[in-house]
Amino acid sequence: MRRPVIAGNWKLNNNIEATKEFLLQLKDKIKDAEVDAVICPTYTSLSTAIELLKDTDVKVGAQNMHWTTSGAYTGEISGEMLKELGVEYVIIGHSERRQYFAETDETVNKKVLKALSLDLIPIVCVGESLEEREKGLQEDIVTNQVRLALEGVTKDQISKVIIAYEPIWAIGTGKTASSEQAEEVCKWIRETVEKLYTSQESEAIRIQYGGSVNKSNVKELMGMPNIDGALVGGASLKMDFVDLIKY
Ligand SMILES: O=C(CO)COP(=O)(O)O
Repeated sequence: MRRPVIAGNWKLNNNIEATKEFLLQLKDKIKDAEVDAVICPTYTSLSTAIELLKDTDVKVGAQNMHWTTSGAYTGEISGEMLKELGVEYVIIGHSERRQYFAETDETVNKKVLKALSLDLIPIVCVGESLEEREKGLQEDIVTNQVRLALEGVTKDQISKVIIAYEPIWAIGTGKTASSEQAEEVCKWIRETVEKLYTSQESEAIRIQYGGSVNKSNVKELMGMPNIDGALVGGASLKMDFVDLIKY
């Protein structure tokens, strides 16, 4: 049985003060969650989040990292620096990073390999644009992104990876993929993992859906056989996140 993983991607929201206020409230409401719950705040709020959540089951993730340890990379943060803080998860290749910050399948792959080498759990984001879906290209686009992201990931490492299917047209738009649409792509992702490894690895890997997940659609999405969690943007900024964790 795969344990569901619900992660909140706060994107560029919540300063330290707002992080404190939110997590102090959240903390009391999330005891005995039956899922792995993760909050991914901005870099500047990571320490605050780790400190506040240290006696809870909620883990903390970063939203990005660089693939080298140190060097002349102005503005970047390394995986080692995240580890030093106590971060356990890291989102890699979010579509907003691919779109606005020139993230490519190649840099995604480098980051995934680096995260795994440090024992950080990578949440690898894949997903097609509206234009690509309208042309019926979603299977090719997504399976290709998965293949490239996992290049060089060993059989022993693959079960630590989480893949998040986030169709770009469903992010922040209020337009969720139907649970059938989400399931179809998550199934293709699992089949791709099976082709790259074996059925044992594909059965073990956790695949999330992301894109306008909220408390009214989470249960149905999570009921689909190949969906093992959610990567949540907007709804993770509200106390509704508690309902998502306890769907
Ligand atoms: O991008 C997302 C999570 O990474 C999804 O964002 P929304 O839940 O706001 O659509």
